Amino acid sequence: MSATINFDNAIPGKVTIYDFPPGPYPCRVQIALHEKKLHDLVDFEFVNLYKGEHKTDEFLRTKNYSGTLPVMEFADGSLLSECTAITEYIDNLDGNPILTGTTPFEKGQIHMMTRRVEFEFLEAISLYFHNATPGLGPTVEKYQNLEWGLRQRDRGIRGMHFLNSLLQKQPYIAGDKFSMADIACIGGFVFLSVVKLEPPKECKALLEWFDRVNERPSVQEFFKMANSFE
Ligand SMILES: N[C@@H](CCC(=O)N[C@@H](CS(=O)(=O)O)C(=O)NCC(=O)O)C(=O)O
Repeated sequence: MSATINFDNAIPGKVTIYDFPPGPYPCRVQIALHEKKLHDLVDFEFVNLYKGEHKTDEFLRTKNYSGTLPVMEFADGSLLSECTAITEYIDNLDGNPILTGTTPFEKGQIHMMTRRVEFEFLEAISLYFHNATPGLGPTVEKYQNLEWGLRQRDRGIRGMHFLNSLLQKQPYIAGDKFSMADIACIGGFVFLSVVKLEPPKECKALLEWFDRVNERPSVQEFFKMANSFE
């Protein structure tokens, strides 16, 4: 299917996302695309993380020096990686809905909370996965540090308690509206299921938040795909 995104301020033409569809970070871009009704306009190219296809010299040289997914490639060969950057690009394509803020302060607040979710939760669980579990397997996980991984797991649990305390006072991660910060936090929950770690039962506000965001069609579309992914 030749997919194009023809928006005035976009780079027109075929857009391809190199992806591991059910993955915790890819879920952020998948959900953002569904929110913006752009998901069907993008082609996805599967990259098998467990075979190390994201770490080949070719991929590192031509797609993403950092060797991570997702990567967005445009018709002219331009590339975007880093979920925060890709979802910001997607959000700027049109004004409905705005997920990265409408005022300078709101934009700063959502960016801050997206980074905080990454540092204190999503990235912490990712480092636990790669260091203190078999991760992507011995051919990919060239270096592991068990103690560091376990520390990161504990950091992620502390992060969930922090987010829970926030959500006792506000309905969403960055305030009173659903935003990219919530989508990043959904990525953290996806990683929890990958590492088979339960969110703390006492984090009732966080668990209620997860139920709330799961009511969104964009989130249901992601989990429908992820749960049937072979
Ligand atoms: N900072 C990057 C991290 C992306 C990332 O870690 N992606 C995972 C994909 S997934 O595990 O979420 O599906 C990856 O490429 N992991 C491969 C690796 O770390 O070797 C971003 O925000 O995009």
